[in-house]
Amino acid sequence: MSGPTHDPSLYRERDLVPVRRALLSVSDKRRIPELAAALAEAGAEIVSTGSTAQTIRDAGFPVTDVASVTGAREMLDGRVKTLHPSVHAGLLADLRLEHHERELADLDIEPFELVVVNLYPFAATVAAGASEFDAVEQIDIGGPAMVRASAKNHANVAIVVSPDGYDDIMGALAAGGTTLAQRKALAREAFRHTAAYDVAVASWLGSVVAPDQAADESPFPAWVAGTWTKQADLRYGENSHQAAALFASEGIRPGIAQAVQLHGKEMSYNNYVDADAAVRAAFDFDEPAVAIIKHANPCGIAIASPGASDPIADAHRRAHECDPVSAFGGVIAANRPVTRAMAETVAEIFTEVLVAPAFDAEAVELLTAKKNIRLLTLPEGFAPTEVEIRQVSGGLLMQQADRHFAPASEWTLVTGEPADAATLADLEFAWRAVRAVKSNAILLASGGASVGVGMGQVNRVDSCRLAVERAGERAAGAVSASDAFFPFADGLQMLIDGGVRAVVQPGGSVRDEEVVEAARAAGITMYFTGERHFFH
Ligand SMILES: NC(=O)c1ncn([C@@H]2O[C@H](COP(=O)(O)O)[C@@H](O)[C@H]2O)c1NC=O
Repeated sequence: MSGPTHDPSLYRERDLVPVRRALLSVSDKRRIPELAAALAEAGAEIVSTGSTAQTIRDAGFPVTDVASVTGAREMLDGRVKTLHPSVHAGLLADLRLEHHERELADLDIEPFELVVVNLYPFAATVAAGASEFDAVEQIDIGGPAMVRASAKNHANVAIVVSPDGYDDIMGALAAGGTTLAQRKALAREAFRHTAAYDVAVASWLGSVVAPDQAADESPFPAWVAGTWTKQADLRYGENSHQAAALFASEGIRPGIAQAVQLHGKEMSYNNYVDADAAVRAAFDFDEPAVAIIKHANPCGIAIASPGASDPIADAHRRAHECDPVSAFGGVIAANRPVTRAMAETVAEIFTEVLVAPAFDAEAVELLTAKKNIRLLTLPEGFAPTEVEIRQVSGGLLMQQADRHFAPASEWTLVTGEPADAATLADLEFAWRAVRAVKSNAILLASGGASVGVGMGQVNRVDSCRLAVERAGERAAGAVSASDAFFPFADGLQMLIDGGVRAVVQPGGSVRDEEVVEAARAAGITMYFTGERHFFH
């Protein structure tokens, strides 16, 4: 280990540190004049870089150019401006140590007590679609070096990395300086900030500039990282004895974690899980669609009937009709703005959460009268997840989300009459809807709405039984989708006995012949898709 050995007797106490000299170098110039005014008021000297110095000067406050501290002009298009011992010794000197103080004085270097730096907006530049050249130029080097140096030296220096921290620091200036506790908290924020910055740069390099392998070898990089910021402590987790919290990352597409709550009680852990499943199901459809979720499974899912006067209200009414008993206390997602007509029907049913891209004003007025419902609008830029991540003990599993969908035109008719257009549309609906259902999944549908769902069973026969039972009389004449092949004819036979007239399934069982024979004997239509939609 290099560096001094820790001899406590050499360290003088430093709690309150008055700010005599501050270094300001910011990309985001918001509130800089205000901060400069507070520093001038506190009698602190301000040292600053290029355009930050100009902003301070323009605001009428005295400022020392960093070049006059380093004795060197900005070099190489600004790649080197603060990277100099005269700056970094002033940031890193530990003035609790007498010999650091002496060395600094010998070198004629002044220490800094406050550093205000925010970095080149690398992530925003990349998100805006910048070229590789521009993105590289937005990788801040001098800024993170100052942030890290000051954060390491929090015993002596306060580091502020965001305009959000200016109020606190101005408060500290007015109070005569920063306390050790304040500087430690600022150092924690500073290292989090540079860590997130490095993750953004490293992730971009690994995915865009220099992927670890060709995309056809693996779409996943050899290294992944993320930084997650707590959005909320939740009341509890899945059960009341489990603590829980919601975290979000700036590095991924906005989703349910960024949804804005318009009304209702605090979202619970289970509400988030179900709202996510509901959104996943509803946004799988291009048509106006509604999914009603209970315990991560749809108890109703429907698209609007062609020509419906209020399509989203129609989709909701039909989704609800699938299983009104289970829909009690459900979590609903709509993939279109919620209209007054939809709100009217939702208001009649006890609903935990309703999430949608937007709400008509009249719908909000109507629903906010209900105390128990939570209303969420999806964030701007919301789009269904592309990559799914799941924790397993000791690691993570990652997979591309199940977005690929084989349309009816790619299916193979294996027995029965070719379906007419309406039946084919129903089969396509069922084939899409079934992938929102936990495996083993069987979904019966009629007219673009589920009428019976068998979900999450450990054998397919039970899923078939459940779906038919739930559909009741509606099973007769319905179509059905099975998320994976029928391993035996027994499950299919239950659908046939219930009156199902057409089935879509992946095929691929060693007993396909037996299964197709049962369908043939019953005179029903069966299509193979050639791909399955397991969902666990
Ligand atoms: N190269 C350096 O020595 C250096 N020192 C500070 N910066 C950054 O330059 C920006 C401020 O520059 P200006 O005051 O000229 O707008 C800040 O975002 C700061 O993080 C630098 N730029 C990039 O590395």
